[in-house]
Amino acid sequence: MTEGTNMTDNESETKTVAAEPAEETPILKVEEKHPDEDEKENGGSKGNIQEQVPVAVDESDFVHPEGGWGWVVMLAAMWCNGAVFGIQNAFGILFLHLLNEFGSPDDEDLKFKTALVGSLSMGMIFFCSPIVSVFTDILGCRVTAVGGAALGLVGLLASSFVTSLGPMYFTYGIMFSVGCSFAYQPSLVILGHYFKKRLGLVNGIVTAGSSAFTITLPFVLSFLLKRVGLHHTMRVLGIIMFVLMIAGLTYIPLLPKPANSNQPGRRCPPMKQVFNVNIWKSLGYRIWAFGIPAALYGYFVPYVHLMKHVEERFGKDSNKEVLLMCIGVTSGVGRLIFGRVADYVQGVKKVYLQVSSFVVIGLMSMMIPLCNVFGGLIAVCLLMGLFDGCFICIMAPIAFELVGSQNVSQAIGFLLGMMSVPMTVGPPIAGFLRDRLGSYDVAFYLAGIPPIIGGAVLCLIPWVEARRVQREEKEAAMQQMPELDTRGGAGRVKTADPDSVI
Ligand SMILES: N[C@@H](Cc1ccc(O)cc1)C(=O)O
Repeated sequence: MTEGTNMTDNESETKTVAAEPAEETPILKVEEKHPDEDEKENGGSKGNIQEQVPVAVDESDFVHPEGGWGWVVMLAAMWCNGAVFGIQNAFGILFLHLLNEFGSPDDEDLKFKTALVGSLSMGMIFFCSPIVSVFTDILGCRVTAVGGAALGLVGLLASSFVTSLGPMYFTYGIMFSVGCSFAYQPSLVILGHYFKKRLGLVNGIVTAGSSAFTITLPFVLSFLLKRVGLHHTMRVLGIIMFVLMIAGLTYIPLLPKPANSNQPGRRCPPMKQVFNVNIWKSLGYRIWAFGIPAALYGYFVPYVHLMKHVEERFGKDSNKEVLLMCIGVTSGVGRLIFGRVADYVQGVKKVYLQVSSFVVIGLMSMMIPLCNVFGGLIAVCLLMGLFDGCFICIMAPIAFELVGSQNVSQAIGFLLGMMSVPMTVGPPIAGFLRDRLGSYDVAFYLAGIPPIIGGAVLCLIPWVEARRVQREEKEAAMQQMPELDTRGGAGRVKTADPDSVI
């Protein structure tokens, strides 16, 4: 993720707040801390000191290896990113074969039902993400990742014996994807154990894994499906998951697990750690957490339906895999370019990059039915991929701006959970429209609308944040001039506070 990229950084920052007992690891120190100050920054308590709580040292005290075994971990995480999202992105190819093998021609809802297999699978990866964070905290990265990959492997193998759509919802739509979700998140967290200074670079390389798989897997899948059929192809995909299990074994942790998950008799972190209410205090975050999912109802539609649309428009033998390849290439390039560009865009104005991404993605989706020459579709996919890369790589930096580093992993975790709804709902609706209307045209036109609406909603964020900053500056100024209060001047300022209307 992709956005996980930066999430890694921030997850690790959050994790250093609480840690195992000091004697177990040399990178810990004991700090005097009030028990109620769990959520504050290290060393925040100066008054009533009631107990000694061991906390991990700041990241500045822990020297990240910045390489060594970390490079192996990086390659493993890259494989993970590629395996998980490469397979999802190439679902359009599987979709064609599911329609042929499991569908009966007189089923009126065939595309709706078949699309649901892929969208459920994509949605579950995001839906599980808040739960997986908790498991990663409790069990550690390695166990969670290897267990997840094993479940994903079993899900794929089970799918390879299935002969109708019904069981496929469970084996591919749930088992496989829940496994992927459990394998994926630790791969982001573990990078923060090995890298700090090079985390940007390492994240870039790791997320390129998804692009590399999206470029190659459609060709491999098409070849296999033609040669050995759907069932054996699923088993070959199982090899990718098996390698993913091995990859998970390389996640040797360096930073300690959060203290609360290690206290005797306590199996789960406290509720306030699981549901961090701080993130909701930011109006900007609330708008973001609503706007992004709203924008994504059409997001997964091309990944599922574009291949079928191309077959219908340009014939069965058209070189449709090239289109996914184009999305993969420019999405990779987009992540690199916009990752850099974002560093030059100040604060919350980064949201405008995401807004532009959504507008372009929406327009490109609407252009799909208008392309009567294949070259047009290639151009559409190149642009779509470029701005897909932008939207993804800018996610964590924006979360960081809106809620601060202490809350960022929760903020992203919750957002990913919310994203599961549009990811799951969009493609079956598009399938339903195709079933009823006989062509994909309306489905693609409609898929372009949510990103534009979502983008418009996001435009509120910089404005809301500017008012918040203004208000905070005024409050700070008032605190510095208490005498104004007694003369009533501050009162006037207060009533004129622009944020009082928000
Ligand atoms: N197509 C995206 C899928 C994705 C979307 C959003 C995410 O946060 C993560 C992944 C990719 O390949 O990376």
